[in-house]
Amino acid sequence: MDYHQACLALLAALVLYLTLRGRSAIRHILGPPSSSWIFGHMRQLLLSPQYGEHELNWQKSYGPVYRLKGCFGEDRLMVSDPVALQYLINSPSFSHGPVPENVVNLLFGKKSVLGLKGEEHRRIRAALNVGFTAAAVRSYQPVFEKVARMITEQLERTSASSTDMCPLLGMATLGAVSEAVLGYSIEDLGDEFVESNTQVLALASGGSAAQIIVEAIWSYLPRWLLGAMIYLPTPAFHTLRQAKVDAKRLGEQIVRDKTDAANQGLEINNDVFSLLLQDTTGKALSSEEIVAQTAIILIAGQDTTSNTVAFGLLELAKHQEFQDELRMEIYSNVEPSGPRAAYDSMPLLNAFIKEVLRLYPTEPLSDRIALRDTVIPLADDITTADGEQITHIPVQKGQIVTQAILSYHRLASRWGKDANEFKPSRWLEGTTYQGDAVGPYANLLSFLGGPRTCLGWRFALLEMQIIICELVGKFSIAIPKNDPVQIRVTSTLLPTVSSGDKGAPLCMTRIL
Ligand code: HEM
Repeated sequence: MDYHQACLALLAALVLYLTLRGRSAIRHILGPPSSSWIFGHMRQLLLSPQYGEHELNWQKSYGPVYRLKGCFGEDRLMVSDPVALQYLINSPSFSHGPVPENVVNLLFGKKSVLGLKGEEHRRIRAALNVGFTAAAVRSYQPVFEKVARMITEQLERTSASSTDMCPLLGMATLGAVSEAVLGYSIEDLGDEFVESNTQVLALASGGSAAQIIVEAIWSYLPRWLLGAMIYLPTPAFHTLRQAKVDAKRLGEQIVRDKTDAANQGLEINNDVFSLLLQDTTGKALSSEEIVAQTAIILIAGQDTTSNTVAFGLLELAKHQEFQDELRMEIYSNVEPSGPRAAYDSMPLLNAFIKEVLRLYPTEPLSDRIALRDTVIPLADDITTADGEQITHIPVQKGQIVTQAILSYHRLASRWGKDANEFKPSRWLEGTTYQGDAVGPYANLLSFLGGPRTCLGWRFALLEMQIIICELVGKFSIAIPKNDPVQIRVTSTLLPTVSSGDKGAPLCMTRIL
């Protein structure tokens, strides 16, 4: 049997299996009709040029829990109901969906904190936390100030009328994680490493109908076969293999350098890896376990933060009056080369950051799979296709449930009737929901929540506060006339220009 016959036989077996599989337990949950058995609603959900246009309409028509069609007739549950989300993020009955889990393993290896599960995950996470407490994060302030100044210096070197802020912000956030977490400056990483890192992030920005189908087929393949895919001779897998090797080599080099320095009695730094190597609390990680976190922390801390800041700058460019008010607040709190500002007590700055995190959650959709039969509780009753009122949804083992984070962030019941608008003042007027906490920050799920809460959320907040103060304090920000920015979803939410490529072109005019 040649390669093509083998692929056809695999596809035929998959179609037969999918056609004969049992009826789903959520078939009576209402949802939009689908006209494609192959794609279901996935193309509308993931490839729409303006992200959210379908999702938010479905939420309006069917409420915060509805059924969507995945590829090959699969039933998926879309959930933005706060009680259901709270259950999903905390319940051991759910884990990362098969595709994200496989991508994590391919990219970061099975020993990264994101790839680990259960007790191993808890142990590694607890140890890593030493570098992400409020006190530890405060000590990284000089690093964040340095990378923020780096952006200003780069902007000063350009004479173009508009600048794509994405690469500048991306380098700054890479510099921040590199220095605060690894204790290496971006120059120490070397051009080759930075280039390979950029290529990996570019892969994550892809998105096509073919990718949707490939990922759907992936989810039915056995794990051993998925694990072997990294050895496929394609350019994308070559980039991934190389990035994994580079990150491991870098991690080993750093651990070796720090161990040698400690043995020679040299001064110990306060970066995360140094803290981990000095840990004497009994939770200490082995050198191998520390090295295994290099790739995940570098990647997790980079585009997440830089894209959020890019979305924020775009909103400021569209809201000049708010931009001016924020600048005034910055001038009365942050003096250039003066004493450190109390960033947390700047009301407009923090309302602005919350509003940007709400409207632009980096991970707008987060799939989970039910590990066993279970029942998902709801905040409000829903009516099924049979006319029954239900307060809980029973799901079967293997059910894919999508945590619809962006939709949750637009619920009128939580954020107000104008939830689709950019309106930082909602955080100052007390009109946002004040009850049970869903995520770690402001009831938002941008950093997710529960045992998988973003480890770097405090890190990201201080870093964003500092970068925004630097840029808004020194530059007036405006939208260029001819390149409107759109939002596209891939594995993360991206600002894109009309060609569909990632980009946030802005006119940045020096004012101070
Ligand atoms: C605005 C910036 C950021 C956002 C919106 C964000 C968002 C998230 C989200 C949604 C997750 C959960 C992923 C999942 O399980 O599906 C996550 C996990 C994680 N994030 Fe962040 N992140 C940000 C910045 C950072 C930074 C700066 C770092 C480190 C320096 C970081 C490190 C991590 C790590 C290590 C995990 C895995 C945690 C675990 O599985 O236990 N993140 N982040």
